[in-house]
Amino acid sequence: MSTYENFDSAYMSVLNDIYNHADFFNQPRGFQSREKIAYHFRINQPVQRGIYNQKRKCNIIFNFAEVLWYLTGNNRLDYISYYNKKMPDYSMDGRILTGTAYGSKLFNDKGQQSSQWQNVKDLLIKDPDSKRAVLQIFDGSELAIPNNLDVSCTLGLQFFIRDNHLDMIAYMRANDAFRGIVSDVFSFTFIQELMARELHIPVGKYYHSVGTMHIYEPDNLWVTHVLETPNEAQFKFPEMPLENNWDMIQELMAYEEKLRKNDIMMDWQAILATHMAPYWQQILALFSIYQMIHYNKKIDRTVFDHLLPIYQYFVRNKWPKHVVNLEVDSNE
Ligand SMILES: O=c1ccn([C@H]2C[C@H](O)[C@@H](COP(=O)(O)O)O2)c(=O)[nH]1
Repeated sequence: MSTYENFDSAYMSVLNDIYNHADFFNQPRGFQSREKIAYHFRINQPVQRGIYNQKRKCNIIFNFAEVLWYLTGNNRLDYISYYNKKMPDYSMDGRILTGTAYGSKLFNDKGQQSSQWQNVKDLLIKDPDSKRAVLQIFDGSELAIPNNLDVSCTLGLQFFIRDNHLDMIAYMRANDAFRGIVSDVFSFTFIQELMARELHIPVGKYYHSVGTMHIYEPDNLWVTHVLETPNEAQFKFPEMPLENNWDMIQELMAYEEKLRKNDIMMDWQAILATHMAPYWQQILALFSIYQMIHYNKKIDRTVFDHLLPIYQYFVRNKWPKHVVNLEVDSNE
């Protein structure tokens, strides 16, 4: 199996493999694409989930927003469409997402006694060698819905405690090797890291196992630009605190909602005054910056200056005009 140290090198290699060595050219649901089937790789350091290619311009704020959306068990479109305006295309009723809203399947107890997350965690505590620790996502009934716009691409996530490390396998029926993979591997490795924290064991290896790995034809030109661009930036992705993170996640998401609804603004002092660890304060700072971008306000320099260099890089690379304005203003 192809093995990579981090997601950045995996992404570039997989993209090149699918783009230049596709086995099939076809049109599933009418969308022209190229693909390989039965595609698998391993990442040795799953916490290193950043994609730094300058031309790819990854939206790290969407990536955090999406995985936190999962963790809160939420399936509401208004939350996620604030971070990505394409999301309404996948909603059947304009109100919720069904297939893509993995969180409501994993972290919401839905009237049962406990969520899938809790069940898997309890199982691993009781039987660390278990081969049953599966979070199930795809549901056969999704195919019975006529013209379903949003069928889960992920079948499930399986955890293994082996050599006292937490390994995880993500199984996907289909994965877009240019777009979807960026947010999926980000979210899944984040979920892996969170489970490792809950179990108080180190993060192990991440395995990505996909039925069809493909690239859509309209993305071809952009893909070639990304493949031609050498990766110059490299950062170490921050690690989640070793303590129990759930209270801080809840606090973060309470602020997130107020920022998204434009009910509050937060400068660096306000962010520092929260009770969260610096790791979560950094994500709150990213949400605060996104609010300024979304509502067309000037980015608060105190917030930008206190971001870790890795997050400054992502914001500058994705929204250069907003950051240029900030730098011009600061020189006045
Ligand atoms: O988490 C996700 C959700 C969707 N997709 C991509 C895979 C497919 O290209 C497309 C879904 O289209 P169908 O396979 O349902 O036709 O979205 C992903 O890569 N990851």
